[in-house]
Amino acid sequence: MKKEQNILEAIVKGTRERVNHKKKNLTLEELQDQVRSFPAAMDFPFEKALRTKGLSFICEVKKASPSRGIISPDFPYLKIAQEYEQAGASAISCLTEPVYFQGKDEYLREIAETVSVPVLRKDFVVDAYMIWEAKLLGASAVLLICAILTDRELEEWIRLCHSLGLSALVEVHTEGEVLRARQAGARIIGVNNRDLKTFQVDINVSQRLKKLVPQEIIFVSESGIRTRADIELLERHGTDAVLIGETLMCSRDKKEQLNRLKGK
Ligand SMILES: O=C(O)c1ccccc1NCC(=O)[C@H](O)[C@H](O)COP(=O)(O)O
Repeated sequence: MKKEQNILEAIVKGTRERVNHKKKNLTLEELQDQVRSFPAAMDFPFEKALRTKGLSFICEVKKASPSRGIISPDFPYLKIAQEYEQAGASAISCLTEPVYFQGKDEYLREIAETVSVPVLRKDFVVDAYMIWEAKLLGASAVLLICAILTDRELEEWIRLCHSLGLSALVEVHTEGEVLRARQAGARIIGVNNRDLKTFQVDINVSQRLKKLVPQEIIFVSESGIRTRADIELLERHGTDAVLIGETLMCSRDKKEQLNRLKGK
């Protein structure tokens, strides 16, 4: 457990160092000027896509993960994103963390330019700089993880996201974090069924925490969703959207897998 706990700490530490390095090439002020220089969509397409009737599917494009190692050695990320869109994904989640997930900012930029569904920047946001960057890359939403942020950061960064027309998917794993997310003004709460410290996956965590999330907040269940039975369980408990990575990434025919999960 100690070693795994260090991975989350190491991801956060590495991300902070990377952002500080990036700021030397492009300062926050310069980044903000770039964002402000083009007309920005302010209609929250990610939120809209998740509010449609029925369960929405957020399909994840990821090359590797700490728990699984390399998932897709050749990683045709644009083809995968297009397949997801054609298969009826409501949104796409793109990992940009470069070390443990082997993600890249370019993957996000190119995917957002290629597909017409909204794209979530899935990373470990530890600095407002990363939110401005997400906007510049063409993301429609950003992941904010309660476990690595203070109450003040959560509140300020949700507000910053909304001011930029970005949705914030606020990720929680415990009762206390649901309350913090609500307090901070989250409009979308995602329960990560994976404990980021132990990597244990249990979709009953979503079922348990859903009771604490009021109807008007969009409820997303993330991680470890593998079967039609998982989907049916989550639907019975009022889930609005599911975020699925590995199950789709490991399927040769992603459309067939998504249809199976949808019960088609
Ligand atoms: O997936 C991991 O090993 C992991 C480890 C530490 C922090 C985050 C991690 N994953 C990020 C995610 O939350 C998932 O990519 C996402 O929810 C999809 O999960 P899955 O469907 O199980 O691939």
